[in-house]
Amino acid sequence: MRLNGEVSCIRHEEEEQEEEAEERVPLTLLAPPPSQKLVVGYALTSKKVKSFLQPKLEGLARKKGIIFVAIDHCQPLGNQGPFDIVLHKLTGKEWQQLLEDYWEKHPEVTVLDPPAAIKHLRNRQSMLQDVADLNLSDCYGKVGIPRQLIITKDPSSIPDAVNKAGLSLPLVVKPLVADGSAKSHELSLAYDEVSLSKLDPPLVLQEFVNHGGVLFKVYIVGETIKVVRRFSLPDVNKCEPLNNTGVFQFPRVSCAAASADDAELDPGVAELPPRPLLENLCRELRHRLGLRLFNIDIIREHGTKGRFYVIDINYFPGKYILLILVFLLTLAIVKCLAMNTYSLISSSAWYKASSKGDFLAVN
Ligand SMILES: O=P(O)(O)O[C@@H]1[C@@H](O)[C@H](OP(=O)(O)O)[C@@H](OP(=O)(O)O)[C@@H](O)[C@H]1OP(=O)(O)O
Ligand SMILES: Nc1ncnc2c1ncn2[C@@H]1O[C@H](COP(=O)(O)OP(=O)(O)O)[C@@H](O)[C@H]1O
Ligand SMILES: [Mg+2]
Ligand SMILES: [Mg+2]
Repeated sequence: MRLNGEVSCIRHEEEEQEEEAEERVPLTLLAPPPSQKLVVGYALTSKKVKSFLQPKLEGLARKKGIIFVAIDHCQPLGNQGPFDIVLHKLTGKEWQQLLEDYWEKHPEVTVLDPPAAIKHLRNRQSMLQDVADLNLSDCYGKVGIPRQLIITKDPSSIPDAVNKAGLSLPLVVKPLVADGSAKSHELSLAYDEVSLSKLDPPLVLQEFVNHGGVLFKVYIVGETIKVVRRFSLPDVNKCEPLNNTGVFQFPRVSCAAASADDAELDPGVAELPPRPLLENLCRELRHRLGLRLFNIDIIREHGTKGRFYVIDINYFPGKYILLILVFLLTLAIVKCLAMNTYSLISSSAWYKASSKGDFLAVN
């Protein structure tokens, strides 16, 4: 289903997801009356339009009464639309201001998601703050964040600061800003103190947590969660860090081509995080972050059963777009119900199907 020329195995993976979602979603139950249209205005980068708004998705949406309309993000939104939902993933103060002005005048419009809530994820420090504050611990496990230090200036002071904070090497070096730019994804691993003074702040220095080379991507779409495995960085030998020196750039290891769902893995590494723990975490984060479309990258400390670390949170990620479509459909139906235009029979059938969890099951 992907159109942006990525390797065929990714296309294959997406097609499988699509079929899987189509099997699970009783889409016939989800059709609002044809007269009722839901207008989704979208403001997305061209990259995101390509990956999200594929013709097949648009066609399916149209059949269900959802129309996608491009927003001119340089013009006031009040002169465009009207929209029922605004779906967006754009950075830039001007856009944020336009959207906020529009929302103030049209609070009835569903904005996915509020700009202020998304902004919270554009800084790798504030991004993880809610996970740290939550300090989740129950009988299924414990979820925290790796020990980390924020460096905003003066690289020469880094070795001292790292010592004072008691962080152990190696450290994952991440740009503080996570704005979706290629630069914001340029991460590296620093093995020795001397090299730390050559880094280029603003940065987050995070302790490397061995996790058996597998990370879990948890996609949250409204109330639904979907978990997949991805290959990640291999473990490092922390007993002999001096065997390695310097700073090593590493590529975007969490990219789509590196699915680990079908790989033969050590069961202790491959086992998905316990579902009740994830449900608890996602429910809390949904409320605390005020977001409905996001994903978290979570790792299990190698050798432990239930010690988890959230290392990254992303807004409106590229996968599971059918989940997003179904979410938009639920919003359409809720709107129809509110307007009393949806028949009781079809709504009760839909609610029965959704509450039974017939579709979009977490696995
Ligand atoms: O940062 P990650 O973990 O690689 O997740 C990315 C990320 O959310 C990325 O957004 P951006 O940071 O480039 O804005 C998503 O790209 P799109 O918005 O173009 O879809 C990726 O889809 C995310 O990867 P994944 O879907 O694997 O979580
Ligand atoms: N603290 C950490 N310990 C071990 N590996 C990490 C840590 N932080 C990041 N990684 C690895 O680096 C990858 C990219 O880091 P991440 O914070 O997710 O940045 P991005 O936003 O670019 O995806 C992760 O998918 C994981 O493989
Ligand atoms: Mg990530
Ligand atoms: Mg990220």
